[in-house]
Amino acid sequence: MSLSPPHFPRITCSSSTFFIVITILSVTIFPCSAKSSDAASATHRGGHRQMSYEYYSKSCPQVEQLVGSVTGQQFKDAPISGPATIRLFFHDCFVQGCDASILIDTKPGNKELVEKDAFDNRDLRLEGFETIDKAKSLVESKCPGVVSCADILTIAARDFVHLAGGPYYQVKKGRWDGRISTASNVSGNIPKPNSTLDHLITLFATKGLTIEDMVTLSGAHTIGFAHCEHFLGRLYNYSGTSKPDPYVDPRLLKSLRMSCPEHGWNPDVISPVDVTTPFLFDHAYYGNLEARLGLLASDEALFIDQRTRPIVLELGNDKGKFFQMFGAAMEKMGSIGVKRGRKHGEKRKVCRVHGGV
Ligand code: HEM
Ligand SMILES: [Ca+2]
Ligand SMILES: [Ca+2]
Repeated sequence: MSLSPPHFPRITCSSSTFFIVITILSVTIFPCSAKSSDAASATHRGGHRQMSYEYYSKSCPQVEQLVGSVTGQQFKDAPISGPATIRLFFHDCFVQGCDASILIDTKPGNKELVEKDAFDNRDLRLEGFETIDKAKSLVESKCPGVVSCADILTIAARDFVHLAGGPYYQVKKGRWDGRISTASNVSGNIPKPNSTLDHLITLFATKGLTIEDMVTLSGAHTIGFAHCEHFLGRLYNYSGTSKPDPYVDPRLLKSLRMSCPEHGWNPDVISPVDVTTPFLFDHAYYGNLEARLGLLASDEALFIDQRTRPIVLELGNDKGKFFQMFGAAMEKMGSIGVKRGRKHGEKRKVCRVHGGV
């Protein structure tokens, strides 16, 4: 693989926030984009039913087409909505289950912070939230009070996986939205890029996910971007050694150090997590790990550790297998802590605000 030297595109936007995207293989400039700082009482037929593929077949048979029209348009207008929404789905499911708790806005005048305000959610992009707002409002206009935000998020994440070139898998529906969203519930539930593999394995296990699921789901890092702060330690002072992480390819190290200088790095600079094909949902992510081209320590750790290396090698060699396993793992993640029925949940009118059914 040939790596060209990095360039330093800089764009100034009319808005105060801007992104610089630097890949080591090509230079991509992102259009200006804001950074995230972040039902009616129609009786749902069979409100307590188990989740199923046909859940809305009578109450809103066109729900997937409706969401699909929004995700398709978003993908054209702002492709970053793809990784943004997939990550949003993950961060939702890992805190209080897949119940759209991540979508709730703080009430004006209310001091208590909601999930999206938590430190570990600071990098969730606005585009993910906006996609769900648009999809929900279209769905509400056709099937008022029927479809949960949690189901819309699940469908949208699947759509974006497929739109970016990944597998199309069916999703079960029937989640209700959560009645609770507090920042204090987030801590400890969202993995960190410098978490040890032991910690990651334990955390995923508490969500009912196996080591295989974890490695497979990490394959979502085949698209999307990360800010310098998440990998800076690897570039200059790995585990307090004052040296770079030996598991960073020297060419990648050089490139990343230029994008993210040790002192005075720009908090808006982002780098692709999959350094080879950041816009394509493929299995290149796993091959990169083998070549020491993983961006986050938590990515590279999957190759370094003997418990996960065989899975990385297998998925890196077999795109079909990765696609099949990814769909299955997303379904599994999508059933974490699901709430059913109005005793435990709600169907919101607007995904950012509690209340509805
Ligand atoms: C295994 C533990 C994981 C860790 C430690 C981790 C950590 C991170 C970090 C630090 C970022 C960069 C955020 C930023 O700087 O803006 C990121 C991005 C991303 N993560 Fe993960 N992640 C993990 C698992 C997952 C899973 C399971 C999924 C989904 C199935 C996922 C989907 C994504 C996506 C799509 C992005 C790109 C977001 C964007 O470009 O806006 N991650 N992750
Ligand atoms: Ca949640
Ligand atoms: Ca890729």
